[in-house]
Amino acid sequence: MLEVCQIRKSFGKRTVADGISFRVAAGEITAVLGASGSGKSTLLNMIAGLTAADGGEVRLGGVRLDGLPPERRDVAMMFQDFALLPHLNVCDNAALPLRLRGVGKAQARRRALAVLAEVGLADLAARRVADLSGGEQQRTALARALAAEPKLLLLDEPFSALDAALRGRLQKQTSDLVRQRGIPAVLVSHDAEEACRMARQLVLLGGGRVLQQGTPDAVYRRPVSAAAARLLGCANVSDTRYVPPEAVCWDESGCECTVLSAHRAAEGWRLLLAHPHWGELSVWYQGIAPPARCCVRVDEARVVRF
Ligand SMILES: Nc1ncnc2c1ncn2[C@@H]1O[C@H](COP(=O)(O)OP(=O)(O)OP(=O)(O)O)[C@@H](O)[C@H]1O
Repeated sequence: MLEVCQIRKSFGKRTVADGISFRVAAGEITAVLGASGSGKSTLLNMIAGLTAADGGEVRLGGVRLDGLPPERRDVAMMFQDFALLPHLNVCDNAALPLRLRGVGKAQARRRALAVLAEVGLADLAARRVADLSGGEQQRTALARALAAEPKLLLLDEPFSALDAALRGRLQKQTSDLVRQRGIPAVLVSHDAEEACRMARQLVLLGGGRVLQQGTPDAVYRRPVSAAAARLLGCANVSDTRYVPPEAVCWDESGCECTVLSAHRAAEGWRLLLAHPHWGELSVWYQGIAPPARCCVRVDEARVVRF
C-alpha cells in the first residue's frame, strides 16, 4: 500500500501541493488527473524522492519514504519520452537499474531477459533502442521499470506519444503486470479515458488540492464541482450544473431544439443543440444523417448541481 499524507510543495509563491492525500492498494493503479501545470509531475517526483516535499509523509508498505534518497525507495518511473539510453541495446537498457544496484552482469542480463519476455520483446533483446518503434521503446521502458522488482510503479503520461491502437495494448499490458506483481502504481495523465481504463481510483487535482477522489464510476456519476467535471472531460458543464448523458433522452413530447452543429465520430454523430431551457446541450445521435431539429427531454432529477 502506498500512502501519501498531507503532502505540500511550493515553488516560490506558487503552491502546487497544498495537503494532498490518497492511498493506493497493492496491485491497483490510481490515476491522478489535473490540468497542465497543476503539479502532477511534481507529485510523482516527491513520491520518487526526486523533489523534496515541504511537508507531509509518503509511506510504502507502512515504511516512511521521505528522507530516503531515490535509489533506496524501490520505486520505478516511466516517462512520456521513454528516457532510454540510445547507445545501449534493449537488454542492456532493461538491465541498467539492476547494474546500478551492483547486480552482476550475467544475473542482471538473465533477469532483464525474463522481463523482456514478459513484455513480448525477447526477440529484440540485442537491438539498439534507437532502431525500435515507439511502442517497442515504451515496452523496453516498461521492462526496465519492472526489472529491478520495484515496490511501486510511477507512470508519468507514459503512453501519450503512441498511436491509439498501441496505446490501448500497452495500457492493458501495464495494468495486467501491475496486478500480477501486486504492486501499487500511480498514473499521471491528462486523458480521462485512459485514467478510467487503467485505474481503480481517480484523484482529481486542482489548485494544489484534491478536488475529488473515488472510483471512476462514482466520480463520473457525481462530480463535486464544475472544475472536477471539466477535468473528467464531461460535456454540458456550466459553473452551476452538469447535465449528464443519462439525464437527456430523445422524446417526441419533449422540447424541440435546433441543431446548431454536427460532427461525425466513431461513436456516431455529436450534435450541439440549442435547448430552450438548458441552453447549449451536446448529445450523441445514432442516425445515418444528422437532423436539423429534434426533440429531447431532460430529467431534472438527474442533473448535478454545484
Ligand atoms: N523545479 C521547479 N522550480 C520552479 N517551478 C517548478 C519546478 N518544477 C515545476 N515547477 C512549476 O510547478 C508547476 C507544476 O509543474 P508540474 O510539472 O508538476 O505540472 P504538471 O501538472 O505535471 O504539468 P504538465 O501536465 O504540463 O506536465 C508548474 O507551474 C511548473 O512550472
